[in-house]
Amino acid sequence: MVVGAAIIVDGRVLACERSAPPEVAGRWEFPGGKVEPGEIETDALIRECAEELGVRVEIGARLGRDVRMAHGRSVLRVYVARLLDGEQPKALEHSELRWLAADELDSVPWLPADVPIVAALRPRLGGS
Ligand SMILES: Nc1nc2c([nH]c(=O)n2[C@H]2C[C@H](O)[C@@H](COP(=O)(O)OP(=O)(O)OP(=O)(O)O)O2)c(=O)[nH]1
Repeated sequence: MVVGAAIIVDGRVLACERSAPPEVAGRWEFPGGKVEPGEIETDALIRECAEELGVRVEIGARLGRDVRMAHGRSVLRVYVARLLDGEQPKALEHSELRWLAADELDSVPWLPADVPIVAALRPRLGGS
């Protein structure tokens, strides 16, 4: 299971550009990663947001559906997340971070598994 966080602030979502590995570098994603054995999904997301962005987050509802990834061995599940007061994400592992409004969601090349989840996100950001 791979979990991702759709961090939303003022109608914009945080999109993150992968720096590695080469096959996916330059593609955009939600911050997150693999759930470790024995870990619960929301704890994995809190850990990954701290590691990748240096921020503390509160995890909310599921967003969109589970998406089976390439080889079919793993599944991507995304949750809405909120930054705790005063937290500012930093690109500790990504090459770039951008806050995207509904009409900017298509301006970056998302990883393929993220596309249906981004579609589910659009109305939540105030887009049609
Ligand atoms: N974090 C994240 N990974 C995604 C998304 N969409 C998507 O296809 N993936 C894929 C890319 C990777 O193959 C896999 C997640 O791997 P990762 O490298 O981020 O996970 P991790 O931090 O636990 O990695 P590692 O410690 O094993 O290196 O899921 C997404 O929105 N967020």
